[in-house]
Amino acid sequence: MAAMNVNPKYKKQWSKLMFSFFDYLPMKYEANPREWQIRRLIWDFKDGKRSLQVAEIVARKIRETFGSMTEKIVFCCVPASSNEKNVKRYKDFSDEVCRLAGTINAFDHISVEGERLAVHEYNGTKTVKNAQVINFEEAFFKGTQVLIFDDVITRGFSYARFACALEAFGASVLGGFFLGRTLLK
Ligand SMILES: O=P(O)(O)OC[C@H]1O[C@@H](O)[C@H](O)[C@@H]1O
Repeated sequence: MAAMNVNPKYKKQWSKLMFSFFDYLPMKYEANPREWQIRRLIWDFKDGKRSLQVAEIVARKIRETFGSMTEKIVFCCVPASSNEKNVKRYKDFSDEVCRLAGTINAFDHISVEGERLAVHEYNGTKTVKNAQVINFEEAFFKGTQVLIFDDVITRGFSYARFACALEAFGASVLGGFFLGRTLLK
């Protein structure tokens, strides 16, 4: 998916199942009415709206893909950038996907700590940026089979980083579902 010189562990994640429901056209491109509908769906979803509508299509696809194995799968969303956004975007959504599909809900086993300040150094220059801290309940994930969900995938790094973090706790990542895949023309 992304450039050549990357962590082989990330490449391993990208070689697994990755499914996106819609193509997302960034704002720098002119969109037709259908592409606008998809943009609005993704923006609404990010704002915590239309989560039940999206949960239906995601749950259906999970059952189609995994069949009788579905009930052993832990469904886990890549957290949004702050706890507030994460709850708004994913709490009801995860509940509904798991209620409809029968997957195990990881939502309450991950927490996001407020956007902390972190110092980054590059070429001798220091910059201060917001960094997200994700806390995993390690014992919950050990030995599980996880399906990851994220609202958008662009270059795939957020997904791969998150998948590797879960596997470091003894989970096995089956793959990822994404509401939108950014089209890079
Ligand atoms: O890491 P890549 O795939 O480039 O970007 C995807 C991230 O960018 C955000 O919009 C999404 O919520 C996702 O977490």
